Amino acid sequence: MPQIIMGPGLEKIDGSLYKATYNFLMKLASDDTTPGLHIEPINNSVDKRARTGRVDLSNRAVLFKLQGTQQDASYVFIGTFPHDEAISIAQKSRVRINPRNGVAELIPIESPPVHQPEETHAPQSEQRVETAPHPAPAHPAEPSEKALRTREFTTEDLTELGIDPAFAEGALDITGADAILEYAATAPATWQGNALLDIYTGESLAVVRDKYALTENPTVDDDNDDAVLQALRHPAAQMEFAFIEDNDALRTAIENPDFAAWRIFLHPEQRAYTTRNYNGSFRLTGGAGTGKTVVLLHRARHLHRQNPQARIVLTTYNTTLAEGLKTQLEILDPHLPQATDIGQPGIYIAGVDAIAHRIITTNKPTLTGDTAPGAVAEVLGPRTAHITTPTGPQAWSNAAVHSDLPEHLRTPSFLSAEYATIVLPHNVTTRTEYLKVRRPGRGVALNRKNRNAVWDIIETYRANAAADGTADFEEKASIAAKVLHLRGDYPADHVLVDEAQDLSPNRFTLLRALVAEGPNDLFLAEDAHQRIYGQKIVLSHYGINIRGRSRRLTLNYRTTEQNLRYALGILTGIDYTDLANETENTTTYRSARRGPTPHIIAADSLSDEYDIVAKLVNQWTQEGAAPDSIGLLVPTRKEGETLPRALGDRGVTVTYIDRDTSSNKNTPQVMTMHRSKGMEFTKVILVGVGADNLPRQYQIDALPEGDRDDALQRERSLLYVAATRARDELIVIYPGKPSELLPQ
Ligand SMILES: Nc1ncnc2c1ncn2[C@@H]1O[C@H](COP(=O)(O)OP(=O)(O)OP(=O)(O)O)[C@@H](O)[C@H]1O
Repeated sequence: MPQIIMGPGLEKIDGSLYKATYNFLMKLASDDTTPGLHIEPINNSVDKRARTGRVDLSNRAVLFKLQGTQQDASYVFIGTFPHDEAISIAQKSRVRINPRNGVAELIPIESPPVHQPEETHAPQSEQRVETAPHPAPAHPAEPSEKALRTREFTTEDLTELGIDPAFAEGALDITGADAILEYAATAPATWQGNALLDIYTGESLAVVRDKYALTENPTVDDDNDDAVLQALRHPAAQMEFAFIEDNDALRTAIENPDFAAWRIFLHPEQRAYTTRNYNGSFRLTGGAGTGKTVVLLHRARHLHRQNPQARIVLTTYNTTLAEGLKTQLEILDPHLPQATDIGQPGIYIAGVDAIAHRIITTNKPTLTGDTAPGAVAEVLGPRTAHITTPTGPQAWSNAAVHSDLPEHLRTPSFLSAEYATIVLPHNVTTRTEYLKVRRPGRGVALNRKNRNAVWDIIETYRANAAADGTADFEEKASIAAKVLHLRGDYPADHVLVDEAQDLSPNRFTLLRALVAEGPNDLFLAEDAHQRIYGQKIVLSHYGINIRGRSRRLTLNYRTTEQNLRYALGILTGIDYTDLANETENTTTYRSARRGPTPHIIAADSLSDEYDIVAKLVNQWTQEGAAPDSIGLLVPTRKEGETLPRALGDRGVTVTYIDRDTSSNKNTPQVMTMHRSKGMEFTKVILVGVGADNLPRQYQIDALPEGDRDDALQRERSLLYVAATRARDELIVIYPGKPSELLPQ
């Protein structure tokens, strides 16, 4: 059957032509000799492969036919246009192989007329005489940014990579993020615009060559269809050409090109991390919105296709996020089998705690042990194996009631962190062991007396839980890992993890226990800047070795450059360390989209704040924004519950989303900043970001001195997470004084 290859410019198809275009391509994909398709060559075309096809009475598809040595032809589809325009485009376009790097590109032989500023004197292109020079848009420069020429880049530097000479020359004198973005959007090929932005943001030429897998001295045979087909599969070409696999993919690609883009047009780096084999565990870092989740989904599918019997686990911090992964995997490929239980072939998706629960409830005999102690006793010391009921939220306070531990250490947050990061990971079950255990990474030192007092509390905590037949989530993760260890088998072949920065040591111990050490065992996606739960940890302490197998994504697909800069401002000047204990930096983070500058609004009072929010939401919906594409994010649950009432009084209906309410598709969504993790909205208002609300000082003050800096950093990260949920428009509003965490 003929192969359809989607080309660049799909978003330009007129919505009224989606259906006819889809029908046309579906017929073409099943049989290109079907009567009525009218696949015709074009007179006077620069590329003899150019064709048009009949979409309806007055509109034609523009195609390039590549026959090669295959039995069936491949068709590169460029778009649907009114008859005469289609003929003209087909006459003046060419699919060729870039002679410098082997990447297939669609070349317009005559660019549309462009305004040329007087000072731009782009030389004639050597390689591609047909391309018109690109003008540098006149935008005010940002003083901190320097033009490439000032940084001693030459046209030759760029053309050696394969960038079009005229486009390269036009780029050298541009200054300012806005101007370079606008210019990059005019690139003759998607990869060229992106590579230019990378270079402008500070990546070296060598890194860019590597990122886009640009071949040096490729063998180029433009006339050979097989060679062109191969060049269309080059990772850089696949940023704008997609080989369509089935009718579902065809339909979404046409009807919803923006929505479908992540399914079919991967960045070459994303593609590499999707398909590459690794000798052991691998870690992918990257800022919010760089497509880490997208890579995990594609990789899960790739691993499944390589071996349909493989037991693949795709997991994340909690059930809400796991549900999101399930939905997205189904969008990526509705035919992929989602396994219903861990240990079965296919892709099993669940939160880490749900996985622990599942292992515990399906391995009851291993919990108690037969002749030797069972998993529960190994982790908690001798006790009953009734552990499925969760321990209540007051348990630490209750256990500490009679303790003489100093008050600042007698807090649930200190005690639970000590338990989760020291006691459980080291399998401590006796006082003697606890008095000897090392406590690296804990902010608060403990003398012997206090250690003894902490252990007294832990003993009481454990005794109470044993009496009640309960266990907490940390204990369950640890016990589930022990169950697997005692059974001596591994229920997974590959484990893919999202939001890894938020996982605790015990959860990593469980993940390590799911899969044997070996090729492609663990694949972790993390962003240290988005750690909003738990403590800083170092992976190597939990048997996960990623040395030399760690890479970073830097291109933000979600948010505009303006929003990104604002969000990064929240992190400025603060040091973050990642799971490899290395400093995370943001210097080469960038976005390829532009939009309005975030708007920061100081309201006079709470009531004024609600008035403004109501007005904004009204205005957006009247302008046609889909109600559920608007997110109102608040620092606390209490504010989340209050906001719908306050806005309701002002005639605006919104829904507060939490664990118990599923999202209402017809209203704007209110949720806590914590809940917004992993989500995105077209328009976002951060509501109530005042000095009294963020950071949540009452929580920080309740901690021992040594833990406060980290808690403040998590509050900062929370604001960063919230600000990076906005695709297009970001508003920040507060009553009275602004939060100290907002960028100055
Ligand atoms: N290659 C791509 N083409 C188009 N859109 C993409 C691409 N990759 C990612 N996106 C889009 O960018 C957005 C962010 O992607 P994703 O959620 O995977 O990022 P992330 O790094 O996991 O973000 P976060 O850390 O904030 O959760 C999504 O809307 C996704 O569809």
